[in-house]
Amino acid sequence: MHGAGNDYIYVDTFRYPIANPEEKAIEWSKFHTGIGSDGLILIGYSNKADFNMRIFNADGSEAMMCGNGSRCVGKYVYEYGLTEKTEITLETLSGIKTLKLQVDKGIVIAVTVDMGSPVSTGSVLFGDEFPYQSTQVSMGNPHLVTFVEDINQIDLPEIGPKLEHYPLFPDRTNVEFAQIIGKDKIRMRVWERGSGITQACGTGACATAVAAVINGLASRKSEIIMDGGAVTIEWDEVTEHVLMTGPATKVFDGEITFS
Ligand SMILES: N[C@H](CCC[C@H](N)C(=O)O)C(=O)O
Repeated sequence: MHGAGNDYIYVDTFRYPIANPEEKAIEWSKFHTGIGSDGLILIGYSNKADFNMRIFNADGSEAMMCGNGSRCVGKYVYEYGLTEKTEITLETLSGIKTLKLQVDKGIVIAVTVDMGSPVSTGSVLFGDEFPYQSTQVSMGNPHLVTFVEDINQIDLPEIGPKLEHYPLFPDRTNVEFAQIIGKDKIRMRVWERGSGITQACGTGACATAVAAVINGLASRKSEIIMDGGAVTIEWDEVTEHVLMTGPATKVFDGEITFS
């Protein structure tokens, strides 16, 4: 399944428990020798919410949250009959998220996720090393958002890993470059921690929208346009919660035999 092109392998661990998800995420995410994806997402039991979600990047590292993945989990559990509810709670390592499914003739066509409040924000100056003034935003997972005049000038494969592994970020960071292309319209590209360039990043879109408000570049509701598609983000003024609305798409079901 994918959310705006950010594709993961989804496993229902009620039926297929995975003992070593870190290794399987690495093995199955490979394009030529595996299935090919940005990582692995496990859907499972929770004693605190309707379901539990764990997300592993393509390098096997486990992340606190995955915005695009959470929308696809909502689609999965509804369409595969694990629930009949269209408002679902999902336990993640960054807390319990609430999903509202938009269903049309039994198919989930979009999902709104309450991503909670930004955990922290901050400004980063790199001095002579990089000509950037960036904004750090944690959505449970770390993001570094840099607004530029022309996003097409950014060599993401070159600068992405340098910033991901920058010493200032002991847990590494997801890296977003963004350009304001209209009123409350933001073009964003992402180098993800643990996966590299992806077509979209849900938590990264939230971080970008929050950073745009903090820097006075957009209002509290904006559209984030990424390589693989767009999501709408609303940072509620009263609750401070960030609401993300976007698509969730199934590509195929498959079977893989493994030891
Ligand atoms: N690479 C991220 C996890 C996936 C987040 C992203 N795919 C999303 O949709 O939020 C991290 O290590 O924090």
